[in-house]
Amino acid sequence: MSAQNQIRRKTVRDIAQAKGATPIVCLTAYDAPMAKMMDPFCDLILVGDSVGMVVHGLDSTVGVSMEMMILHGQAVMRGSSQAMVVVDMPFGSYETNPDVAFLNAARIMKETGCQAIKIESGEYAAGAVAHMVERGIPVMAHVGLRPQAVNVDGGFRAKGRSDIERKRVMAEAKAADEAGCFAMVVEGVAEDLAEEITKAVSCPTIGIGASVSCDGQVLVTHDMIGMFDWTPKFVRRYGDVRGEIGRAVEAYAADVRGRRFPGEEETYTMSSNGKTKQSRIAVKKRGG
Ligand SMILES: Nc1nc(=O)c2c([nH]1)NC[C@@H]1CN(c3ccc(C(=O)N[C@@H](CCC(=O)O)C(=O)O)cc3)CN21
Ligand SMILES: CC(C)C(=O)C(=O)O
Ligand SMILES: [Mg+2]
Repeated sequence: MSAQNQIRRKTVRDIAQAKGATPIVCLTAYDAPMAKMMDPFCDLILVGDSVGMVVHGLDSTVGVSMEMMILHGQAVMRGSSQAMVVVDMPFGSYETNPDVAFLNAARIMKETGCQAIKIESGEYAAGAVAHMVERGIPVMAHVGLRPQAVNVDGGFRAKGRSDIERKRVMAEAKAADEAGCFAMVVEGVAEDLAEEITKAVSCPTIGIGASVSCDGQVLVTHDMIGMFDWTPKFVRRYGDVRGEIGRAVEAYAADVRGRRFPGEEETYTMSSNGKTKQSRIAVKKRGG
């Protein structure tokens, strides 16, 4: 097998080449079975630190740890096979200086096998982006609304509603692009700013609440399948998984309380030849 063939997943090159050509499809995943279901349809799977909110019940992503990101990253890698997998670096793991960022990013890559990491990149982070890319770590940037800055902003607030803010977001985007990020998430900005950024940078922009003008889209999967109770305005619901789970659990509870579950077909019984009823059914189905 040639070295080329060993790279079976989509790579940074596939993502980069999509700019201005084909919209990039990205969603979040946090566990193996979800990753497996999503993998055939996604170019890129993001193990987002949103896991802290949608899976662990935190109010924000600030409390997410390296250990959480690594465990979820490992699970997503096991469940996926063709999408590129990117893991979010948690708050506090990359901001101190480029060396700390590199060490933590390298740990995430070694322990999960993911192909790249993502950091919420204020203009200050350009040094860390360049430092990591030069040393072999592909970096996805994340500009605009940066959820890890929720305590500075006083909430999750869309960006670019004032002139100063627009300039700041554009500066963040250009700094990360020039530092060598292979793609960037643009979150929570108005369409004209998203369009300006997409035109100004050489890497693909992947929008969330950032209009159709970006080179790709990402959503938190739990939001778009209807599995999370609170969702921002930019989410479109493609499913009602919460309703589905609620209906299933309600029906199960009613069956248990009414002694309708388990039924005969879900019960093991000892037969005269020592075989269970279940195993006889299994043999019959196999044509034995
Ligand atoms: N489940 C989930 N989905 C997400 O999309 C998501 C997370 N979690 N966690 C991290 C961030 C936070 N996100 C959000 C959340 C809310 C708004 C929002 O509704 N902003 C309003 C104002 C809200 C306010 O004033 O409090 C806005 O108009 O900017 C935007 C992005 C996106 N990210
Ligand atoms: C929604 C995306 C961009 C994210 O950063 C996350 O899920 O944590
Ligand atoms: Mg994130």
